Amino acid sequence: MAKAPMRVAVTGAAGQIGYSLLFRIANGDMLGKDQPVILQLLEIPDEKAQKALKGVMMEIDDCAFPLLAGMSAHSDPMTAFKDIDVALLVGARPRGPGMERKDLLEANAQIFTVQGKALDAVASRNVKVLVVGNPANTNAYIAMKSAPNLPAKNFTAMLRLDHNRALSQIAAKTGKPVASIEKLCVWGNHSPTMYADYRFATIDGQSVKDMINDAAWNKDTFLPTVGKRGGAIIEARGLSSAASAANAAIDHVHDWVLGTNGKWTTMGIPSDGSYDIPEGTIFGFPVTTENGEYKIISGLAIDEFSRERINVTLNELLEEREGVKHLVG
Ligand SMILES: NC(=O)c1ccc[n+]([C@@H]2O[C@H](COP(=O)([O-])OP(=O)(O)OC[C@H]3O[C@@H](n4cnc5c(N)ncnc54)[C@H](O)[C@@H]3O)[C@@H](O)[C@H]2O)c1
Ligand SMILES: O=C(O)C[C@H](O)C(=O)O
Repeated sequence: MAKAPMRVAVTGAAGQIGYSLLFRIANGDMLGKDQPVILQLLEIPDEKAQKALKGVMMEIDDCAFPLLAGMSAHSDPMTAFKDIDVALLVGARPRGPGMERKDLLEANAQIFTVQGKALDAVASRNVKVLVVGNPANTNAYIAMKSAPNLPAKNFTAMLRLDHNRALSQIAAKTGKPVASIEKLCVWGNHSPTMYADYRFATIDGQSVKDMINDAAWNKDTFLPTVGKRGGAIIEARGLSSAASAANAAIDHVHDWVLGTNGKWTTMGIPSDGSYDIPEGTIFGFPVTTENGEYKIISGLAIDEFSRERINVTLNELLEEREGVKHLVG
């Protein structure tokens, strides 16, 4: 029997990331090749944005996706989020050259109080929320706090792009395929302070740390390359990453819904107090997923260097949280 369609809301649907994301969702890349979807697309109530959204929807129509069971355009989150199973909160201002992600805090924070409240009011009680719009961790925190009637665990932030960037750097360094790398993770904030950690990673059962055996490369090349990759792309393209961000969003939700079969991935999730990260902080953790639930990998040894790095990214998040205190009550 055919599966019932899942309702997926995407905000900022006429933006750069939206343009790389919607077609792949409708093609079954995110929820599975046997899972029909209904797209509920939100853009700002602005004539130009709504017109651009209509244009994107015309193109989606023209793909005649067999899994697309419906599609609607919205300018109000209260209708866009009605009964949704998945929310991809992309719509927010991106940073330009010379800006840091926290510079976006003021500009974007308000969006996530409004959208958190709308999710609280009208989304499925099991809605899975992924915040992509920057600063993603703090925006996810704001949305979570603005939706007190939804389980906090439903709110996540995207660190998968950082995870994928780290995978690709390690593949290049070791000369091994990306698919052979396991047990990699990225701790903390989606910002240059994030801590990409390959101490536990393996390739064909062998320790990646031993294979690389170069602490200076880790500190001086790997961590800055992964941490500053978003900025490097803005510098090169004049625009922030879009197709790779959309790809990471697809990976994140795919794995959350369909499971990782015991493999590690990274998700920004509300801390349960693990690794001394204060409860409720939206933090990148190593997780596995099964039956639509994620689980933090527990019991990992945190050495002095790692604790320092984790504290730096945690402190930045706590500062960001302080900056939006007035919005979350
Ligand atoms: N977490 C990550 O890894 C990651 C990666 C790349 C980009 N981003 C972030 O994703 C966001 C979107 O990037 P983009 O390149 O698609 O930007 P963009 O400017 O091309 O598109 C953003 C779209 O969002 C819309 N929008 C703004 N406010 C909205 C609201 N309240 N409701 C609905 N739609 C709204 C805008 O009209 C625009 O069409 C940015 O904040 C960017 O920094 C995050
Ligand atoms: O860095 C940015 O501002 C965009 C995005 O978060 C990225 O990591 O590419």
